[in-house]
Amino acid sequence: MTVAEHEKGEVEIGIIGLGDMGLMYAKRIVKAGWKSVNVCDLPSRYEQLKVKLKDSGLNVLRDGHAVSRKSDFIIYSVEAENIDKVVAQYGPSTKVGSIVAGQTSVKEPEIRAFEKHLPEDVHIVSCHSLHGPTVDPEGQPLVMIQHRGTKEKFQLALRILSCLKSQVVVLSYSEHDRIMADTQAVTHVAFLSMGTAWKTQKQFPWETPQYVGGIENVKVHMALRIYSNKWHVYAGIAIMNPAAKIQIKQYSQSVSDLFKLMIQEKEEEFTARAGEYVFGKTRNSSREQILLSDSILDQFSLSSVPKDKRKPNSHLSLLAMADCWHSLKINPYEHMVCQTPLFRLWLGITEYLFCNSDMLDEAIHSALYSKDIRADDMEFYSATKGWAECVDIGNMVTYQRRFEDTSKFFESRFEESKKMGREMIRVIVTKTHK
Ligand SMILES: NC(=O)C1=CN([C@@H]2O[C@H](COP(=O)(O)OP(=O)(O)OC[C@H]3O[C@@H](n4cnc5c(N)ncnc54)[C@H](OP(=O)(O)O)[C@@H]3O)[C@@H](O)[C@H]2O)C=CC1
Ligand SMILES: O=C(O)C(=O)Cc1ccc(O)cc1
Repeated sequence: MTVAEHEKGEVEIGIIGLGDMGLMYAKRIVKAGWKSVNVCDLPSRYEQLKVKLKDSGLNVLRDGHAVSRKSDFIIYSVEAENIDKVVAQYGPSTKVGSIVAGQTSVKEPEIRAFEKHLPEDVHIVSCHSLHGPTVDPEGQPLVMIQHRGTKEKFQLALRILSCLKSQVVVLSYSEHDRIMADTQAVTHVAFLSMGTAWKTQKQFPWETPQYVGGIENVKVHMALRIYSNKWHVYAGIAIMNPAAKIQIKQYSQSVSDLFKLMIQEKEEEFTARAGEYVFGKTRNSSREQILLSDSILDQFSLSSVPKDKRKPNSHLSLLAMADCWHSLKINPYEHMVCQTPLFRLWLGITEYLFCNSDMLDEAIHSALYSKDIRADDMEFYSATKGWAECVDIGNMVTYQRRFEDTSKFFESRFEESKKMGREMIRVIVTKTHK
């Protein structure tokens, strides 16, 4: 027996929270040959899970106490909102000398909960896979945080999670949260706002000539992808990460500033604000470009409107993104090591607009002079204000209400859009530069 095989037989792995991410991890760890993988969800789900997972190779236990007492590497994969409560409950049962990790998308509350509730004699090494449960983890970023613990324990955690074949990025928890605020949080607010604006207008974008083809397909599928997922993931990212509030506030301010210039038709000022910082001076530098292609993106359409019937779009959401990056002096390319699929697509379509001068001129012209698009932009402006305010106040229930309200409107197309969105992500990950 090799040393690696011996280790896989000896070390017990635990997962608390068997939702989408917890189950994806558990299955991959078992598949990689680790012999004891102890899992649980809420005690109320114990009987049902035992039946559902009887042939999975997973060791289903009643609760987090049972998992914590037996396991040498424990991952909490619960809602960010619940992390403090769950660690308070099961943390004191953690086995002496074991390693504790979390999968929540925001690390400050998670680390705070670990420091507060875990015994002194356990190690804290956390993780975060920067993709959803249906994306192949191979090659995707996996953030690893060696917070409190020896090098040996950190190496063990890395060996266990190497079964994901992800690209490991080692960060501190505060670096993680700052980068995630710059990448994920603001991206989600832009897509959420598009959804809210479409819903408010009772308009399916695929029936509208402004949202046909190319980069419009990214807007539609990624907005629907978010709305078809669980609200708590996005609420946690936006509300529980203090750095995210600053980003989101600025994004909403940029939308507001640009919208005011648009309705006043202040062409010179409006044009001057559009994108020099991110895509101008650095355009010829050696930074990696995403290089989306219109022909790739055209394949993914829900629309029956022919492309030659499309009308120009102002792309206020993208112009404002560049303006926001400029205002906060953020170079989004510096965060590419921590890209999520959505952030990659978001930066990709913003780059696409700013690096195609004809398209940019057309967008600026329609932003200033097309009355057709003005109603949409007005709703988009209101939607970003609403989302930014909701995040600033920090009320999870209001977030949930806003989210589910819009989600219902799009429900009938989730199935179809999800398939295309998944394929779109697969294609952009393999066909564009990495
Ligand atoms: N979905 C995604 O794309 C990603 C999510 N994440 C993060 O991973 C974490 C999990 O997300 P995800 O799997 O999507 O969400 P899910 O809602 O699918 O999973 C969370 C699970 O934790 C369970 N749970 C809650 N309290 C307890 C408890 N006391 N004991 C045991 N189980 C409990 C929940 O049970 P119940 O539902 O019955 O309440 C649920 O099954 C979140 O923090 C999220 O931010 C990270 C990367 C990507
Ligand atoms: O790509 C995105 O931004 C997603 O929406 C998927 C996602 C959600 C939560 C995470 O913590 C990481 C990735």
